[in-house]
Amino acid sequence: MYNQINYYKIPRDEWRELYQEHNVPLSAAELARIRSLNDRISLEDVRDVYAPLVHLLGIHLTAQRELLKKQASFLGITPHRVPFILGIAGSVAVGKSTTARLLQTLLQETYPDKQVQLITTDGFIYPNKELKRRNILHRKGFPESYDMGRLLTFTNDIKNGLPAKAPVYSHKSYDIIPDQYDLIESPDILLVEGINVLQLPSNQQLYVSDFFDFSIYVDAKEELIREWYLERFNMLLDTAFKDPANYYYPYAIGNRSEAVKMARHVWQTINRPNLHEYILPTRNRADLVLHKTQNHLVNELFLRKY
Ligand SMILES: Nc1ncnc2c1ncn2[C@@H]1O[C@H](COP(=O)(O)OP(=O)(O)OP(=O)(O)O)[C@@H](O)[C@H]1O
Ligand SMILES: CC(C)(CO)[C@@H](O)C(=O)NCCC(=O)O
Repeated sequence: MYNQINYYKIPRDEWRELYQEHNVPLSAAELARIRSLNDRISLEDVRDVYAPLVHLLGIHLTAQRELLKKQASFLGITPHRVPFILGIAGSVAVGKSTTARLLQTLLQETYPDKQVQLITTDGFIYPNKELKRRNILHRKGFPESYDMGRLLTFTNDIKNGLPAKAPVYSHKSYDIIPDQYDLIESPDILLVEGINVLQLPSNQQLYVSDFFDFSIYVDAKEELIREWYLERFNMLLDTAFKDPANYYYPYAIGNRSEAVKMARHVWQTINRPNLHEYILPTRNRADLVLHKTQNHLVNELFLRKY
């Protein structure tokens, strides 16, 4: 598949056995919350893949706190509370936001006393007006379409315990929502999800991932991701026809096969090249690669050895 020297390749069957308590049944309320994220999420995946993953994240969380405590004691200072940041990368439509929301729910259930928050880097894409001004509207999602300086400042502020505002992107309006922000205020755990979280921003000295305590790359064969992209496009059209303000409204009320043809073209000319040129090359930087097959089922995991 790719150079695995740095990774343990762990088939799903082995992975589920690594955490002996995987049979612990989730409560009805937990299941209902998970179902509400996406009614097609496989609960087997939750038990076999995500429960052990939350356990592994718990190990990293404890290790991070121990290290900070020991370093503070070395310096003779009181340890600061430093948020644990988890990055989630992967292609457009591979399922990053679904994975991130699922992990947020599971981490919150596991650590009820901790504040677990989530942002997506979609909010750091320049508004369409600015993309047009720069003549890069057709490059949405490519590195130059993000205000990476702003994303770095945001992550730096969070790590330093300062409140920070994340702008919000809407798939429905296909644009940044003006004057709307997610306020992130001293979380214990912050999940940062986006196609670009493992990229080195141009004109910057820092990776956003320098602030991460753990990172996950959600992976799948391109043909499957394209299918998921087109499925999501059809779902967007199914809801868009009721709302003339929706970006997809004209496509929703028009000829469906023409609309799907357009989506295929967008995949072929924008999201596919972005995947090959800028997203896939960051896979080797992740601490864990979550590999999915048909129906989003996870079949293999690659865990970084060191
Ligand atoms: N585990 C899963 N089970 C079932 N369906 C899923 C799962 N993960 C994602 N999907 C579906 O796949 C499609 C893409 O998922 P999602 O929107 O989470 O992707 P994404 O990587 O966040 O995309 P983008 O970068 O464009 O925001 C959606 O239609 C979503 O409902
Ligand atoms: C917002 C991003 C870049 C990432 O989520 C993506 O969903 C997107 O809009 N890509 C641009 C091409 C398109 O799919 O319309």
